[in-house]
Amino acid sequence: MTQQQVPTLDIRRFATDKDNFVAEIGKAYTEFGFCGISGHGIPDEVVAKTYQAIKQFFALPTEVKAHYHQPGQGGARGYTAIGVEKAKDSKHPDLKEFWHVGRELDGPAPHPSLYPNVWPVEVPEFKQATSALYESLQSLGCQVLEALALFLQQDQSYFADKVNYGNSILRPIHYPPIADTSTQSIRAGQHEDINLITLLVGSHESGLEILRRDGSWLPVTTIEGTIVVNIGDMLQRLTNHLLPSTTHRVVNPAGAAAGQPRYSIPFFMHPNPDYVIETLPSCVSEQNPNRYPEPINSNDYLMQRLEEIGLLKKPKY
Ligand SMILES: O=C(O)CCC(=O)C(=O)O
Ligand SMILES: [Fe+2]
Repeated sequence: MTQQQVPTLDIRRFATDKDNFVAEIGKAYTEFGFCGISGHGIPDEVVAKTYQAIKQFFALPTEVKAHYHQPGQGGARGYTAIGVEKAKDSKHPDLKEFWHVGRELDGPAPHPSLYPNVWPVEVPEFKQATSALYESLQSLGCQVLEALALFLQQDQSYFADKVNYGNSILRPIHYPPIADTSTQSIRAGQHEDINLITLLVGSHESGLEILRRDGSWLPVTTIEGTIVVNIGDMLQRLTNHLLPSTTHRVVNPAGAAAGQPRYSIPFFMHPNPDYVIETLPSCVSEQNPNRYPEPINSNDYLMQRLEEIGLLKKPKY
């Protein structure tokens, strides 16, 4: 049994101690696929206001929330109810409901998958709060990608024109108290994230665990103010698994804690929908031959993956 913990790094060192920071973040991701980021400068207030707004929304009656489900979009915007999403290959749906906030657009959508946002009129602060957090996380995500670009021997700005109209999603999640403790479902079944990187605004409740290479589950304990950033499948694919997308899950709490709800807010950072993911030559070697000789368009990849997790129905033709 390993006692190791996911490391936490202060992102301010990217400006003051660049080479060491890049080496350390690269090592954290190579080993764990996860890293805590502190010193990010996102005010507590921005996070607190979002938690307040989402708690108000999830407390609304089921039929009011259901009104914000957008049919045919694979849950891309608005509300998705409990029982819809399940981890790939799992028989049991997750015990969670969530809302998706997408990129706010100034003009016409640069790609049809960039749907307009919907906002719950019942919670007037929701739009302002979640949009502020979205912007902050997008900009923090860009900094993490700059460091990773250097680690991958690319220019620091390598990802800039690949994420500038990315279909990134802020996903406030509510895991209700566990009503039936004999349930076969867990809060979030083991899975890998689909996107480039995920920034997780710390839940105060425990439950998140990552799968170590030795097959053991390691609980991720979030230090107050730290944002947990992990690698998703798209970046794993681009880097030919040099940066691994680590399996993780959210387990049901035992005892009295089962009666407590859990809230969390992941931000899934996506590339531009027309970006083609093609293995980076710097990540291919004799020991690590290219696992993905066929490049794939990131929106096609996303659609394929949304079907697998129950968010998109397979077309009937
Ligand atoms: O709620 C959490 O802590 C993690 C959620 C998660 O892994 C996901 O939604 O992909
Ligand atoms: Fe996840």
